[in-house]
Amino acid sequence: MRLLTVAAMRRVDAAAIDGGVPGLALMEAAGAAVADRARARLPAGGRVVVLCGPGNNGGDGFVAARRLAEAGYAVDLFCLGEPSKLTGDAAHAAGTWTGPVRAADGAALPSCDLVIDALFGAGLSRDLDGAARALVEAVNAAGGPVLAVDVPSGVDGDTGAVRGSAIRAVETVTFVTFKPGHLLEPGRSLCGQLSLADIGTGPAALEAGLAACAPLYRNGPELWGRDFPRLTAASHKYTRGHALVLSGPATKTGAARLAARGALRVGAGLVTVASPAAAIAENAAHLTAIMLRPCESADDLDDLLTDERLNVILAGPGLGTGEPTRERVAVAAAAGRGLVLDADALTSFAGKAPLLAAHLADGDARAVLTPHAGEFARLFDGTDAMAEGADKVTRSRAAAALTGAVVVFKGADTVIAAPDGRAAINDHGSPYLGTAGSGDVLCGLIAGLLAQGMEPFAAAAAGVWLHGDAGLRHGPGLIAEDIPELMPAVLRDRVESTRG
Ligand SMILES: NC(=O)C1=CN([C@@H]2O[C@H](COP(=O)(O)OP(=O)(O)OC[C@H]3O[C@@H](n4cnc5c(N)ncnc54)[C@H](O)[C@@H]3O)[C@@H](O)[C@H]2O)[C@@H](O)CC1
Ligand SMILES: [K+]
Repeated sequence: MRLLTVAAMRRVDAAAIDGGVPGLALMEAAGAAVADRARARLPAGGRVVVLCGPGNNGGDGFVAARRLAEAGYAVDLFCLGEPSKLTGDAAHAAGTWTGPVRAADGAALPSCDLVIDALFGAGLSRDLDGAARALVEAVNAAGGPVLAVDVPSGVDGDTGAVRGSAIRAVETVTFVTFKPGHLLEPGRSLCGQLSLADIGTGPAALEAGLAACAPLYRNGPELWGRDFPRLTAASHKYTRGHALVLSGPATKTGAARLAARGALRVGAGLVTVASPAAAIAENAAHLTAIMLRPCESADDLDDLLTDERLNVILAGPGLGTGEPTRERVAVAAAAGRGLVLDADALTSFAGKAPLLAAHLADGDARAVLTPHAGEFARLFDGTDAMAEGADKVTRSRAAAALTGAVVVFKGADTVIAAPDGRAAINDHGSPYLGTAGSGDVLCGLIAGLLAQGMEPFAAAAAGVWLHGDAGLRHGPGLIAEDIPELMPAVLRDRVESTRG
């Protein structure tokens, strides 16, 4: 699913109105969708408090309030600011509300079954303060369920950032498509369940919105399913790619093995772990289908790469930081194969992002970098490309443009960005994935997909999603070793069944 920025969503609304759909009809449809979701959460005849703000988000609230009152619910409506100052469609919607309008400024809210938050949506233009902030904090302190209209008030629709203070909702109803702030943290967590309503803007208006912003997607099989490796009767292990995983020394081999198992389980035909000779026995004690080769240095790696069938190199987990790792990365990048760099391979270039970029450009590698927040900051903060205070999507895109690699900026809201500006936000995952070695498996999954010929952006997005799916289906007690073992079920249920 494509996501639209706040500005692009305005473009959709404007194009729909230009195309003959009255703005009031859009507001009526938006308010009706909110009322429907409220009814799903309310007991029959239940009590609802509707909080309306000074713009069209408030207008949606007035429509929802009217519809709920008509349906027999007890509705208390509070308006932030003077109702007489409402303009346009919002003023019209307020005019159709026949119940009392109470002042929200400083009011004690009655107890209720549900609060509808229609204070601020796409028009949030500054941090909440004064009466607005006090109201938001009072609603959160009361702790009852809140249904947010468009976005939880105080959440920035483009970045997911909290502007001063923000509503914590159990559900957010939004319109047409999601915005980045619905999927980026902390916005994602504050939204609660996400619901999407069609308000009749139509396909032409949507096209106008899509043309008004760079391609940004919610990560899912519809983004990469068509590119997912497909076996034919003629497939064999050499057509399914051969991934080479660089292992650390004898005391640091586990991370490479986790990555290697991820690559094999996701379908790579062959996987080899290359380690210092002293670590081979350790690796051999734990691996069976995965092959082992000695590799002490960048020169050894160069020799290994004379085997043209090694089409992907994965470097970083457990490798150690410093010059020897930088040399191996240089050799791996120059080989012009698929390349996944994680952990120590990234930290070895802390403050040296241009050097890494030069290596990657050297071999025109099909490269994917998988930093977590700390690795990302060490690598990219302070570079000219990184605007201070920018959101995660902007930062990821800048890092991808700088390095020419696909960047997987990991976290609860992992962002995948390509050098050509495509980006995706992943919200298909679980906090149980935050466990030792989980990231090693992720980069192995990506390497295994690259080995099978997926292009780097698709391989990265698919790897992140499959990893997330494993986390969702296992839950408590998940350890990194479980993730590769879950792949057969994940692939069968989620990929094979969805692509027909
Ligand atoms: N035709 C459209 O544009 C449609 C818009 N819809 C709704 O309209 C919303 C956008 O409406 P608006 O553009 O009027 O914007 P909002 O209703 O989100 O808010 C704008 C108002 O809030 C004030 N404001 C902004 N930040 C503030 C802050 N921190 N503290 C105090 N006041 C602040 C602004 O001065 C302005 O008066 C959407 O989120 C959606 O809910 C829907 O009705 C569907 C159709
Ligand atoms: K809102």
